[in-house]
Amino acid sequence: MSVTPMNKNAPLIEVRNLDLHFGAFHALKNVSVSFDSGQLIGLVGDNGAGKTTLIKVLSGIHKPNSGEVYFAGKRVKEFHPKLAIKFGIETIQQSVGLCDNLSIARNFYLGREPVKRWFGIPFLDFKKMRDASTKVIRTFGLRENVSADDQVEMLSGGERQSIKIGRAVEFKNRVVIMDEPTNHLSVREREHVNELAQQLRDQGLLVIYITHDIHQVHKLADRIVIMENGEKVTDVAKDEMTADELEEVIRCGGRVVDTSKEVEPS
Ligand SMILES: Nc1ncnc2c1ncn2[C@@H]1O[C@H](COP(=O)(O)OP(=O)(O)OP(=O)(O)O)[C@@H](O)[C@H]1O
Repeated sequence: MSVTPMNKNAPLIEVRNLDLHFGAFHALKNVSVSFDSGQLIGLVGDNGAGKTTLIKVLSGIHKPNSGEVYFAGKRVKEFHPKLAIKFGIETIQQSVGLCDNLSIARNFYLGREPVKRWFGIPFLDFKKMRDASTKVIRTFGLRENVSADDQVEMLSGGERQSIKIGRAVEFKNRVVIMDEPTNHLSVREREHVNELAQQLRDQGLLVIYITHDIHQVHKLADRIVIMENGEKVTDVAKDEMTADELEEVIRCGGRVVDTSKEVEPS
């Protein structure tokens, strides 16, 4: 479900001075960042940098201790997953989001099952579910012999990701957050998922792509945001820095190293 834009000139998502504590642990430190539609953002950083915590705030799972969050210019006051879904934010994670023992068609509409009425009595609209998911199976290049009635457990990792991405498109989401979407995928499947991420961006969605692999995301992204130890340490257009330079930033814990001043050992 999508929501009518509230302020067309405002960034699609903006956070200002976000702080979040888990008990004594300071997980997000004064994070400010904004994201626009039609961008593919690489959100990168080492383990524990705060990437997932940040997107959990945007998905309404964590409430920040202080700071402000705006969706299309409107301040978010309550943090609840339903609110994020209403705004059109879909998070795609490797390990969650699909029920193995249900068909592809049922998974496609999970939590949004269409209903038709016969003499006022509601029934699940299996035909609608089957037709829409068959379209996605074909559009997103799943194997020819896969059918909408097959259980999800028979799909490969890449095909599962395709179903989740197709769902995000079908339900007209505005934001797709992909958390390590290519972990454990084959080279070909990885390429396929990355192509889909770019297609979403080309259709005008905001794609936030979380990964450890700066080289992979540098090829796809328009912008790279690096987090380190709960802080945003770098926020650059892709063309401003090479993947090697950004890797160096991550290796040095967020400090930009001025290599021009390095002296050759004598
Ligand atoms: N619910 C929680 N309770 C306590 N600490 C948490 C909780 N969630 C995350 N943390 C801590 O917050 C820090 C940031 O975690 P987060 O998952 O955001 O990192 P990340 O950048 O996504 O790392 P990774 O790439 O390893 O997933 C970590 O030190 C983590 O242990």
